[in-house]
Formats: sequence, structure tokens, C-alpha cells
Amino acid sequence: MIQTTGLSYAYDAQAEFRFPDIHLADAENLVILGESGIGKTTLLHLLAGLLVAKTGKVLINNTDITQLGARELDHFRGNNMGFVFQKPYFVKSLSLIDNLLLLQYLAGRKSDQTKIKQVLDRLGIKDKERKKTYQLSQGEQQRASIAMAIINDPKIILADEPTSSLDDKNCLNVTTLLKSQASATGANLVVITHDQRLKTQFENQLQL
Ligand SMILES: Nc1ncnc2c1ncn2[C@@H]1O[C@H](COP(=O)(O)OP(=O)(O)OP(=O)(O)O)[C@@H](O)[C@H]1O
Repeated sequence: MIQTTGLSYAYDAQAEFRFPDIHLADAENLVILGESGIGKTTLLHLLAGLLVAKTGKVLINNTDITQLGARELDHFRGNNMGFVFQKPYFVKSLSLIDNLLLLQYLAGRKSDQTKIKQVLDRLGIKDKERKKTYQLSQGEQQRASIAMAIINDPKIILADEPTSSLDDKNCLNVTTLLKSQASATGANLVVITHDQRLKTQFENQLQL
């Protein structure tokens, strides 16, 4: 569940944003649309607690993350959130499968190669599991970053332009996978994009 109230953020006096309130029950999805520079990434980073709001609250599963200290927030994020960032973050020296095993380890989970292979298979990159992530194409890296986001079954999946480098077929694969992952685990999925192809794929839309 995600609920925001009166959220605003200011980078400086020239770049101040007030965002509409968001109410999502468990398992509900939302696509946030809007032109470049309107504040989509800023809003997503506020939902993730990566930016500190000027005003307002962000309730996630009844925890107001704006009230958490840095350590608590890190812990909360690690246990509850999965991110698909515009620019993927990998450990460069490791293969794709080792990056995913590392994430399972860091979350205190047992290593589960079967699950990793299933996720990679559904994303169409199982044959790339032994590659270093820098050896993957941009679109493959985007799909790899989605595998990283969902591997530990987060309760909230936040995705920043997850389909921008993908062709139509992979765009549909990725949104289908994100939605089915979210519905399988009762997670909220929030996607921000200016990819108009996503408009018809989500029931809830917020136009900034
Ligand atoms: N660190 C920063 N300092 C000052 N201004 C910033 C900073 N980060 C972003 N901005 C400004 O805030 C505005 C909103 O940025 P944001 O990244 O949230 O937009 P966006 O809607 O996600 O854009 P895009 O679709 O191009 O990614 C932009 O005008 C940007 O220049």
C-alpha cells in the first residue's frame, strides 16, 4: 500500500514541485506520465526515500518513511522495495548471475539459482547469465536491471522508464513481467515514463 499526502520538493527556488496525492491499495499498479522535466523521477525518488520531501508524508505499508532515520530507511528499503533505475547499477566485475546471487545474499536469503534462471528466462536473457553486465546490450541491461529489482520479491516495485530502450515486443514482455510479478506477490508497481506505449497497459494513470 502506498499513500502520499501533500508532497512537495524543492531543488532550489527555481525548481519547486508539488505533487498530487497518491493512494494505492495492496497490489494496485500506477503509471505516472508526463513530459520531460515535469518531476517524474523526483516523485519516484520521494516514494523511495532517496530524496527528503520539503512537505508531506509517504506511507508505505503503514510506515511513514519520511519519519525514518537513515539506517532504518536503508533497512526498510532493502526489505520492501525493488528499483528499476533509468541507468542500471551492477557490480561490473561480476557476471549477471553473480550479481543476482549477491542480491539474494545481501538480503539475507538463501541462494536460489532456480529462481534466478526462471526470472532471466521470463525476461529472455537466460542465455546471458554468465556474461559480465557490461557485455550486454542496452536493452538486455534494462531487462537485467528488472531481474535485479524483482529477485527478492519486494512489496513495492518502482520503475523509472523501464522500457525506454526496448522494442515493442520486449516492451510488452517487460510490462507483462513486472505486472505479473507484482500481482503474484501482492506488490505495488509504480512506473514512470514518457513511453506512450505504456498508457494502455495500466489501469491507474497519473498525468503530471
Ligand atoms: N539535482 C538537481 N538540482 C537542480 N535541479 C534538478 C536536479 N535534479 C533535477 N532537477 C530539475 O528538476 C526538474 C525535474 O527533474 P526530473 O528528473 O524529476 O524530471 P522528469 O520528469 O523525470 O524528466 P525526464 O522525463 O527527462 O527524466 C528538471 O527540470 C531538472 O532539471
